[in-house]
Amino acid sequence: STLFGVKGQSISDPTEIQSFLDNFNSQAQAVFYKQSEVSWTYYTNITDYNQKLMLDEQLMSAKFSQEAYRNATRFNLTVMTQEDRRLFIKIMDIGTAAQTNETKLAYLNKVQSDMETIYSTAKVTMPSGQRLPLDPDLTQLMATSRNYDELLAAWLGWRAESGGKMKNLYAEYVEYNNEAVKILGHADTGAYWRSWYDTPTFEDDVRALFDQLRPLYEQLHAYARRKLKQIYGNDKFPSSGHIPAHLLGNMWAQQWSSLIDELTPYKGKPTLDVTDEMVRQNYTAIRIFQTADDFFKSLGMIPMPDTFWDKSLLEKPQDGREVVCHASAWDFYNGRDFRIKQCTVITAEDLETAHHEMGHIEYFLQYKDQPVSFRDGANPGFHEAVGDVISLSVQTPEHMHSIGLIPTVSNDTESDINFLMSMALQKIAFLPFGYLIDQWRWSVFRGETTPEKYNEEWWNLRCRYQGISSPVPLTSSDFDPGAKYHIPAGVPYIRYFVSFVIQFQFHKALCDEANYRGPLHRCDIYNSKPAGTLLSNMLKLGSSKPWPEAMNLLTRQRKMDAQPLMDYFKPLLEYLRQENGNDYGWHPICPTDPTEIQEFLDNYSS
Ligand SMILES: C[C@H](N[C@H](C(=O)O)[C@@H]1CCCN1C(=O)[C@@H](N)CC(=O)O)C(=O)N1CCC[C@H]1C(=O)O
Ligand SMILES: [Zn+2]
Repeated sequence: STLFGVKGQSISDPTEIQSFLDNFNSQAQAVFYKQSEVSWTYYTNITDYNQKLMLDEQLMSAKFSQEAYRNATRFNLTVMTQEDRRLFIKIMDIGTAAQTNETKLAYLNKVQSDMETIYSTAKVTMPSGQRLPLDPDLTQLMATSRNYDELLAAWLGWRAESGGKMKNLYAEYVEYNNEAVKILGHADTGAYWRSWYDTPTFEDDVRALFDQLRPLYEQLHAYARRKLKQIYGNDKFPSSGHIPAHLLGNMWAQQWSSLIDELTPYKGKPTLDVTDEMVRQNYTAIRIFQTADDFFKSLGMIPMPDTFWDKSLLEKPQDGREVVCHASAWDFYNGRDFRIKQCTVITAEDLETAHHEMGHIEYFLQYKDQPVSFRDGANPGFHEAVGDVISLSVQTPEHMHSIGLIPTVSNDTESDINFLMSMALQKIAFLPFGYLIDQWRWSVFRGETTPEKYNEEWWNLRCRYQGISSPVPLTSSDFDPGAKYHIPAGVPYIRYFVSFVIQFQFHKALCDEANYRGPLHRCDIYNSKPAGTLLSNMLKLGSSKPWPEAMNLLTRQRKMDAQPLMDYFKPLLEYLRQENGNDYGWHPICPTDPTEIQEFLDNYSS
């Protein structure tokens, strides 16, 4: 059987159109609710039995989507209202569920789930003999150890136990995923994912944004490299200018906040890392989420409902259950049930993650009365930006002081630079990482990067854009992309790069609405009802309007624009330029043998 079936007559009758949409909406809520519940059961208790229940449900849900697609194609879209046409187009955007060959679809879903299970249950046997999971142990080790060899053992072990175990599975996932989306007419999976931005120049737009922001990153990279050389010794650093990938305080070197104490420009000021104070005040996971909830309430936005507090999983279970610890936010599509799953630890980083996840829940709540097909972000980047925008206010020294997590607020120039540095380690460090993941995946889905080149191309991008290199020679059996959750989980990533740009546009717009007058990086919109109303009005749209309209409603202009981010960090860029002088940059090619690097050195130092 094929998806398209017989081409029915094209229905134009408005009553029939409306009853189809009403029917779909109520059926879809029931089907998606069931799928969410069964998935939740698996994600919070990884067993073969629960995986089978989830995979069976995914096939049921796919059949529902195929049926909805077939029925939707019988309608004449040209006579509809713009809104109804938009709904039909989204109802027909069924993704891999277009695969009507049940054996192939079942296999694709199984491979995807098996890769995510490998990632979520992987453990590393350390030299001490201890077997450590990523959450919380290896994450904590990468953040706190300053021992080169210990960090290397954790980093090597994690790659081997995660990515190293799924290389062949990934190649099959790519093949089956591409075959499924081609049925809908997409060129490949990357083209399908980019179609959600509904912007023909999207790839060029994000490249232009990345090129605009590279100088900021280059300066931060040079500064961090110099400080890390003082800690680990120059001999640990390749003369190509790259930073070894395991020294940045994070398993993927994607954010460097754990290095704040070593990288703070002006010592002797109160620390900006609130982790110790949170522990001293006996913060609990619940209190972390109440702090986030309190901020949304202060803006007059929608508080977390009772079901959220009853049904979320906010700490790693201690009963021996295996869970997917990677934090996530869940919409159960019944307008009442919304949950977060997070193996929360008491750190500044998890306070930030809690705001990120709660931002998703707030978006779910704001658009819960939209038709199901409009219960999405204006584009995926919008969904990633909501929590982070709130967190930009929360992390200001003023706000951290007001909630008792830092003793004093000193806003002399030096303290200001220290604060901007702490924010840059979170936001600027991330930019090349947020950009390169889907550069790699898009090239894989296009067939430009074949399985034997997976790992080499991954490191080409890491060396070129992130300026970090592997501390050990690469082998073609490695599959380092698999060491990052979103690759085995099949979750697109460019959304985070988009978010890290637009969240500063949103922050500026909300600070203006709150009548804040000072420098953007010290703005705290806490308690501003006007800011809360403006944000809510944009969130309520869901995906019912093209994202430029949502952008316009909030920021009074229609584009992604890196200027607010550049303005936010302007004082820091000046400081870094002074500090670094000519000592910045790296060879775009990964370090290999010394000779090749020597010629770079000759040119580079001249
Ligand atoms: C920690 C965070 N977990 C994701 C997120 O919250 O986006 C989870 C897992 C994948 C999707 N997801 C969801 O919750 C979705 N259901 C949200 C939605 O509904 O769209 C995450 O992965 N982050 C945060 C910063 C950068 C990135 C990282 O850690 O690399
Ligand atoms: Zn997110």
